[in-house]
Amino acid sequence: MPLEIKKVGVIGAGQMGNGIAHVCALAGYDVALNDADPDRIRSGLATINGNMAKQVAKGTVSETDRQEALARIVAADKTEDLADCDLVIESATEREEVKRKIFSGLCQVVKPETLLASNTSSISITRLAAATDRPERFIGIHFMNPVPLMELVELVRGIATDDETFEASKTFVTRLHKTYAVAEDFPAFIVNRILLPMINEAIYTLYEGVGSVDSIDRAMKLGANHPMGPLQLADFIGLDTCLAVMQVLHEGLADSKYRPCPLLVKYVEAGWLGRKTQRGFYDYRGEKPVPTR
Ligand SMILES: CC(=O)CC(=O)SCCNC(=O)CCNC(=O)[C@H](O)C(C)(C)COP(=O)(O)OP(=O)(O)OC[C@H]1O[C@@H](n2cnc3c(N)ncnc32)[C@H](O)[C@@H]1OP(=O)(O)O
Ligand SMILES: NC(=O)C1=CN([C@@H]2O[C@H](COP(=O)(O)OP(=O)(O)OC[C@H]3O[C@@H](n4cnc5c(N)ncnc54)[C@H](OP(=O)(O)O)[C@@H]3O)[C@@H](O)[C@H]2O)C=CC1
Repeated sequence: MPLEIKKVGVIGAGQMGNGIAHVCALAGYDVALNDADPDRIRSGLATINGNMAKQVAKGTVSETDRQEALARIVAADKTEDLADCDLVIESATEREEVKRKIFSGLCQVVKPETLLASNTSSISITRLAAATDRPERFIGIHFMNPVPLMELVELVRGIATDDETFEASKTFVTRLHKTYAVAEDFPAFIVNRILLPMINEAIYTLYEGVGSVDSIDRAMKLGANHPMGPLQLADFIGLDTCLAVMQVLHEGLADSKYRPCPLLVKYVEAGWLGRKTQRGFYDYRGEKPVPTR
């Protein structure tokens, strides 16, 4: 019998985790939101509340739907609080050892039939699956940022992912009113294999003095019709995540064309991770973002 998903656990209440919880709750799923830091869960819930209020103000979500969706989300302070979930989506920091540890702990508490998924931007689904007791019930469900607004989800099967898990994931994504694209399990899948080298190249363009932050973003917005400039987008994604994806591409494909720009490394070493730390290629601490170079 195909598995029916009623309750979804989300691990990591950062910008992606809160977006995933948001769209799941609006689609009628019960949601348990977990993070290593309970304060993050509270701030994630506050962000969801605010983002749903924006949708109500725009008329894309009714106030009743917002109230009902908010009531479906509970804070899961401990991993044990995810025990009754039918699907758990991990969306913690983009570091393989962090994710492996989360999955091995999670397997101790969830039901044998629970599906496990990762929202990783780049890391091998097959390798993450191998850290669990159920590689056949493990899959990559890769949402795009900002989750409530972006239509695409990449579905990535590991070598062992079975058909039932794949079909249940397709049904799940469709119920979220999103469209999926299937990607093979190679470093950074499809979107980030193409997008992140473009962002890294924009950072090289800055590093080599070809243009300023302002010129590079303006050039790509007005010259290539991108909704955000590549440096603005890098800040939006998070520079730690951008660097982690480039490292996975560089190591996984062993090709120097993926080497992370030293300027990206420097920003991450400074803790200037973009919007989430208020500083990256732009400084967000004032009224308007100001370029930092
Ligand atoms: C790294 C990975 O692994 C994969 C990735 O995700 S890569 C990143 C992929 N994402 C992108 O490339 C995004 C590129 N940017 C865009 O497409 C657009 O700039 C955007 C969709 C983010 C915003 O579009 P925009 O036209 O500039 O509209 P903007 O005015 O900023 O926002 C549209 C509305 O949505 C609202 N909104 C923004 N974020 C929201 C959220 N998380 N939830 C709900 N509403 C939101 C805004 O408040 C705004 O509402 P109002 O019109 O009432 O002000
Ligand atoms: N940013 C983006 O545009 C996209 C990101 N992704 C992927 O989504 C995932 C999350 O990214 P994003 O939301 O941007 O990152 P954030 O930094 O916003 O959030 C990550 C969250 O995970 C928490 N966390 C870290 N370790 C653990 C743990 N052991 N258990 C539970 N929670 C933990 C972090 O807490 P703390 O800060 O306290 O460490 C933080 O709250 C990554 O895999 C990323 O690659 C996918 C698509 C798009």
